Amino acid sequence: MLEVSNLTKVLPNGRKVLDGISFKVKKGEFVGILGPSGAGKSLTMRCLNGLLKPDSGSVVLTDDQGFSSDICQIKKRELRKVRQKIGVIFQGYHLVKRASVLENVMIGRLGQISTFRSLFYGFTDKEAEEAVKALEQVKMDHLSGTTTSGLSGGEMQRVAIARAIFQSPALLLADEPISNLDPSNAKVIMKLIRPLSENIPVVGVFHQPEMTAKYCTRVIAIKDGKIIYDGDPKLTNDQLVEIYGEELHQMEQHEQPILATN
Ligand SMILES: Nc1ncnc2c1ncn2[C@@H]1O[C@H](COP(=O)(O)OP(=O)(O)OP(=O)(O)O)[C@@H](O)[C@H]1O
Repeated sequence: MLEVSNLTKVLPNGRKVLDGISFKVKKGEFVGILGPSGAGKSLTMRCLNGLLKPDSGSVVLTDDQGFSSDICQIKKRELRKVRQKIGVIFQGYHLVKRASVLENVMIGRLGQISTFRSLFYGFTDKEAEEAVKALEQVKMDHLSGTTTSGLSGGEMQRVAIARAIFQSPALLLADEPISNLDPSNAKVIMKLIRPLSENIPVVGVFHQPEMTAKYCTRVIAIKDGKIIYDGDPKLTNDQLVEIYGEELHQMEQHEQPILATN
């Protein structure tokens, strides 16, 4: 369970960029965060994985094994441990280009093994098998020995998802995971992410309301640092206009149709 309470962040110039952000995400939920440019989506995500300390508020992560931690309160050393429980998929994939697909997956657990073992990618046969299974899950096992530099964007994101699966996280964060992909690859990635939420909470930032409507179980919209919508992923035209305002028309020109035509 992820419990975000009253996150507040004020810039030195006095502007409140996060203003009382609160929500809970349970296992079984795939929450898509939407909002116009500069709304506070990335700042919220950075608070969720401990990269940004809010001025006030808490981010409590608990798992089925009894682990519980407020990410906003802990010291750096503990934060490093807690972040091993948080899988992250990025817009830019964050893969090691010269390493093989399989090695990239194994990197997901480097923080969990001793420094000595990690120096030599010292994984056991069982761990290697698990990494291959993660690649099978995203249909990338046939490329496990190749370097990632020649892969397409969709393939790189599939490897990044396998890395997160292998990490066995208690929470998965997806930071604009489909922003660099064409619609058909974006669908593949959403279809791979969605079932992961059966075991852990999944939270992602998206710019594609048509995708969150189809694949997320819930949508949260942030505007001016506040949550202005939290509920059904299928948004009405009026709701989209309220969330995006002027920006909606720019999005319409670049993305698939968002507003219903009837
Ligand atoms: N380090 C910073 N210094 C000053 N202002 C910042 C800083 N980081 C973020 N902001 C401001 O805070 C607001 C929220 O930023 P954030 O990156 O969360 O927006 P966003 O919703 O992710 O937007 P986008 O969709 O364009 O990425 C923006 O107005 C941004 O300019």
